[in-house]
Amino acid sequence: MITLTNIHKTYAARGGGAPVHALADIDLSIGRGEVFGIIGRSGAGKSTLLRTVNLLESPTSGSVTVDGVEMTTLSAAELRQARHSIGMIFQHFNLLSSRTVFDNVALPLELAGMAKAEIGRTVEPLLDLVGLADKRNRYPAELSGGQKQRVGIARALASKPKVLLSDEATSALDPETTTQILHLLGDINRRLGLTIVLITHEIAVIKEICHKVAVMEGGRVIEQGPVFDIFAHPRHPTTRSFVDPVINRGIPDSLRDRLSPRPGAGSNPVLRITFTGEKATTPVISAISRQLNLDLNIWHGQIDEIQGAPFGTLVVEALGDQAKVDAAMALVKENNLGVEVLGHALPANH
Ligand SMILES: Nc1ncnc2c1ncn2[C@@H]1O[C@H](COP(=O)(O)OP(=O)(O)OP(=O)(O)O)[C@@H](O)[C@H]1O
Repeated sequence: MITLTNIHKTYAARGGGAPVHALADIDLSIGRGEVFGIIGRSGAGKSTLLRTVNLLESPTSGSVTVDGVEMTTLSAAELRQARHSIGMIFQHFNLLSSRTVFDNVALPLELAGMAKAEIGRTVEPLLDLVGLADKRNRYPAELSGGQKQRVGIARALASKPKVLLSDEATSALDPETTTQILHLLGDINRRLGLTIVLITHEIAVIKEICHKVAVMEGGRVIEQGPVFDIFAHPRHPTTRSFVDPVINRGIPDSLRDRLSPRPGAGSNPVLRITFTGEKATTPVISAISRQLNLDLNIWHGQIDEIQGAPFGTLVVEALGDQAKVDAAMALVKENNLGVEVLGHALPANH
């Protein structure tokens, strides 16, 4: 649905400063009907990237296609037309304070010259969809943040877009309202088959509704893939720092002291086994113990859920010789589970 190829964006130098290389070497492919999240810290280039999709920012070089249309070569009139199929919602809602809820949602349709009766027929079901039918004659100042964002969503959907861009749409909302808005977006994605691209600095948002995620740093995409894979096996340290607070892959501090990066006298290897999908419930641990006669001392375990699929980690100390430990790791891998040596457990009184 959306393909970004080799995108670079450099903002010209301002006030004697150096030019800012906001985006470099970006390649992304977003499938139809996907909820695609872009996460990164402040200044990573998220907004710039999102705004290249509808050409609110034109890339310095590279190609942007949306639904088969190359956006970078369109004339101004063609671009206006193409943008009808790309809705956008914003952190601060961007509503007109002098217009009612109904009239805010109707605005893009009025601008497109739609007849009044047809505007009514389009707007009313949208107000139902976002749960604001009873607020149709209220003004933005009379609404909560969550309600304002619902108006923003209805307005973005008014021109029946194929793509919805969400620029930190929940950042100004409290956690409970954030969850409600994310559920609404997820519902709209499923019901309307709408492709959603959202940017956020909150990993919980990605975990809640995204199918795929790209992690940005310094204007580059440092890691991307299905949310489940990235959460289960984050490779880049920045990705780990996002994922670790919501997926507890670590080990308790009390045991960390016993962990050494190198083997020592009387030490045992400590393994982290990751269980994903339906394998999360497979009794692999007992199979290892039985088949290899290897005792595993469980340090820490956790089962979480990502995108409805179970994901578990188990940190174990293997109480056996290296040959048995190697055999255990091979057996774990044969079962398509992840395994890595975290370190070596020194005897408790080292
Ligand atoms: N119009 C502009 N002119 C010059 N530099 C800009 C402009 N817009 C953004 N930048 C710079 O480009 C870089 C990326 O900015 P961008 O807003 O895309 O990051 P972001 O990840 O969305 O950050 P935030 O989460 O704070 O919104 C930053 O260094 C920013 O200062």
